Amino acid sequence: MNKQIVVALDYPSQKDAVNMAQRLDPSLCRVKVGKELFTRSGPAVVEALQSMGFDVFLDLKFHDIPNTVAQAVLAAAELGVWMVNVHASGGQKMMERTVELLEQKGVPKPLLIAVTVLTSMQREDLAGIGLDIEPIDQVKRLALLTEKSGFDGVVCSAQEAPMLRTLVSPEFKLVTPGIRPAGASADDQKRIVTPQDAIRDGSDYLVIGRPITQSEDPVKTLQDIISDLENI
Ligand SMILES: O=C(O)c1cc(=O)[nH]c(=O)n1[C@@H]1O[C@H](COP(=O)(O)O)[C@@H](O)[C@H]1O
Repeated sequence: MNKQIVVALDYPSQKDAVNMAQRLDPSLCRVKVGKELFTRSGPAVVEALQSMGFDVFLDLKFHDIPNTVAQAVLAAAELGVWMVNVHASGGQKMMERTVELLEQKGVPKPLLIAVTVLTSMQREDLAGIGLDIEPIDQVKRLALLTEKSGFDGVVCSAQEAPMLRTLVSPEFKLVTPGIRPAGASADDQKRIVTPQDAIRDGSDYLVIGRPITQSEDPVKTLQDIISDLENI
């Protein structure tokens, strides 16, 4: 089992997150701890999920000066997380300093991932922050920068996966949120793709939150998605 699904535990408390995790199976999926949960519960929630056997993606999307981001990622590595992310728009020096510090400290390295263009954004949102560019072109630019900086992969929409697969090395990880099974509500996501299409198009990991966590039967929804993926 390749464990391609990362369930986003976007909950307001450790209790809620652990309740959901208890219904999931660490041999079938991984879990993500994001800003809301971490700001409320801190490292304790990461440790609780790890003690249940889950690989944890710590999604704090760091974006700051090189030293600050490198030290924050080091703290995440020392927590033993499986994956951690920064914003690629923090730039090459920020990412290179992070890789360098982890090497100097000799800690086991999590997968280092950089967010390109958030899956909630489309062309008009980029225009609003002064970027007169299609999301796919900005994703391409930031993914190449990320690879050059020594990181392991990017967060992007699976809509951009076919394009990226022709440009980056086969080992470079494509982590794709904005996943919506056919008929599911898009919520605040804009660049959405179904689970099967995302894998067919070259995603390595699918980050899925509300379609699973707000489903009437989260475990069945997760199992249905996994069986769809096994039938590709
Ligand atoms: O880095 C992320 O995980 C992330 C990047 C991105 O571009 N879009 C995005 O939705 N995410 C996260 O992925 C999860 C998606 O959740 P749902 O929209 O509920 O499936 C949320 O926890 C987001 O914070």
